[in-house]
Amino acid sequence: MAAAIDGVFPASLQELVKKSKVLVVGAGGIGCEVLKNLVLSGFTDIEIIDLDTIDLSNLNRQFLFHREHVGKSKARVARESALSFNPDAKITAYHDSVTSTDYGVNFFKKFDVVLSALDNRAARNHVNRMCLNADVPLVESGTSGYNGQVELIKRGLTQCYECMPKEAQRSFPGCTIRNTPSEPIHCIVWAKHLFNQLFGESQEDEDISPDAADPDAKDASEKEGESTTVSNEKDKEAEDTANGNVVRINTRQWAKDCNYDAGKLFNKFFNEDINYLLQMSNLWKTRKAPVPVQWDTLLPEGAADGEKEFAKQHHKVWSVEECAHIFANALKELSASFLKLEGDDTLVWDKDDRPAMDFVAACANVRSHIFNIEQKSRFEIKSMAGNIIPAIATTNAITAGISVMRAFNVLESKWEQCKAVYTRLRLNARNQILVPELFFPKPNPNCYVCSSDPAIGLKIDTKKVNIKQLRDDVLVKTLNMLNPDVTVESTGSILISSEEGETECNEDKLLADMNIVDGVILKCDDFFQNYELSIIISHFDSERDEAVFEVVADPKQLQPKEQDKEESVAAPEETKVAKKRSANGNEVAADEGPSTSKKSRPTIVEDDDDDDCLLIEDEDETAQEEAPVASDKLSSPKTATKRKPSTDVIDADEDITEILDSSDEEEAGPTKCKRSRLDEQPKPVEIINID
Ligand SMILES: Nc1ncnc2c1ncn2[C@@H]1O[C@H](COP(=O)(O)OP(=O)(O)OP(=O)(O)O)[C@@H](O)[C@H]1O
Ligand SMILES: [Zn+2]
Repeated sequence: MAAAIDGVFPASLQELVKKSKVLVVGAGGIGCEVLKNLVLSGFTDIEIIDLDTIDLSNLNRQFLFHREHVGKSKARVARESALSFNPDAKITAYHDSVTSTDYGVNFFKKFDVVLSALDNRAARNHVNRMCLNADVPLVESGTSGYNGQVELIKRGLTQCYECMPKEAQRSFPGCTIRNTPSEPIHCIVWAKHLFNQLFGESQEDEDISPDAADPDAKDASEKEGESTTVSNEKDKEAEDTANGNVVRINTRQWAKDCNYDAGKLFNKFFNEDINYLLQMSNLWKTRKAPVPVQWDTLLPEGAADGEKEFAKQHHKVWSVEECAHIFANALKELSASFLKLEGDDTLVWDKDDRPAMDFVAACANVRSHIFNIEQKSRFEIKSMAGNIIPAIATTNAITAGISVMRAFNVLESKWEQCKAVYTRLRLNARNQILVPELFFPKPNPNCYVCSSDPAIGLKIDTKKVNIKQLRDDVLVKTLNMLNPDVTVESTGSILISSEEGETECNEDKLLADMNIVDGVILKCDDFFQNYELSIIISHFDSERDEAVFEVVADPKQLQPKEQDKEESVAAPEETKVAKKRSANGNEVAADEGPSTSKKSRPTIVEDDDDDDCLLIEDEDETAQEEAPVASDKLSSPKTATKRKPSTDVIDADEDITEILDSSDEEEAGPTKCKRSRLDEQPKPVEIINID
């Protein structure tokens, strides 16, 4: 091993390497390379954690894994393979999520340095917080195609992973997805929602049925009178019934009751629902009306049975008949897997799961056909649905190499040499492919994670969001807390408790009804992450299909209203809050009360991974489409079941080449990242990625 060979490393570094304990988080494309490099450099005390199993599609770039390992734990197999380089090394493997409470601050404190090689924002945020708390230097790395990045995160010295706000996610209004798709991505998102409605963790805002409350469906005169119509409960009920809510709520049960009869389901989604949409005639005054399709005319009885050759042709655009056939077969497999699950367990959509991907590709294309939208091959749909930027083994290897060199610098406390490094495809004006940062960006004093008194502003529709949504959607999904306690700053009353059985009774109450209104400050405390955060509430009345909340990282951006400005001059902070609360509280009581209208958040293109592509404009590459950036929704291991990886033969789309030529790169169109400027130093810490 390098550390044992005199002359390779200075003696002092050799010693440091031998006695250091390091943690590798993630055993994917970068993680495998990092582990191999660590072992070959002479590290002998390594722990590695990864929650996933090896997929066939990993083999082209994750060289610690081979065909016989498919389906096995990545962390364990990586350990076994790495041990073959140095059987004397002590490597501990955890097949687990790093966000599990088994790996708390004390676990992190054991290490001299942590090397993170993750693929999603939620896990990165968590590791960032843990390392800040444990005061352990973190070498954070990511790649996206040909772009790579390695940066050091060290408490007090550098920016943390969450110091700078991340790029907003591209989202689509719910009405577009449900009623008026006009691009292939709209149909793909709809198909992923359909998968979740039938088999996955179904979200209320992922409804796939026609939405009769679409403002576009109303006449201008109706639109004017909208507010009175909505507040009229009777009308609302009628509207709910008319727009199919009753059926919608029971889609999963209905499908089960039908024994997942392919014809019945197909006709419901692609004929009856489309006919329903056609009745909303205003929608089609300026748009081309959809044309429903009928199962029997596409697939006469029995025609759906058996595997067909075209199902394996992933670069071909399937005909609508072929899609119907694939729909039927995928439905059969998915429903069989779903029925085997216990309790509330659900399937998790995974681009690498053949039937799950087949289902989405087929449904998306049938819907595209109906709406006269260009249909796509399964390969293209997989790329868009998974928001995949092809992983390049070489970029991973370079990035992992830099990561481990940064770990050396950390051990030697050579902080000045730990500036971020960016890997680029082409030489910049300084003839660099590896572009180092010129300086350490200073920690953001307003960072809601690493500043001394972290606070954020939260613009939220307090009349529509309930306490459960505040916890699940804002605190957990958006702010990546695990199990927060929340108190109201001015009164000290507990709004959300991490202890079971204490505050469940609050869950269905709207924020406004709990007097969580404009100006209220909430104190959140995530004990496990050792993370405290103040949230300053700013109420707004959300429009239909507008997001019902928005996190504003810098609270100064929240402009108080005119009347509040006067108060804030006159009164100290606490009085101001109390005054605003009572004023707004009364207003709410006298107002129309809790809204029952079903407003949902806009749909976000989602994927489990590869999602937090934060991009720097590249002036040299103008024609690139923006990637549909997705949320980093990690499925909960407790309630969601990842289907076993398929053991199919490697097909064309799994065979992502190690190095793509430029034409391949262009084809990656909608899933591509904009690259950073090649002729300049990169902007400080703007990309934070990905493999
Ligand atoms: N919370 C987590 N805890 C532990 N490991 C995680 C967590 N989240 C993601 N990972 C792991 O991080 C690794 C990232 O590696 P990589 O980006 O190469 O992903 P991949 O799933 O192997 O490949 P791809 O997404 O391209 O198919 C994955 O192995 C993934 O399982
Ligand atoms: Zn920070």
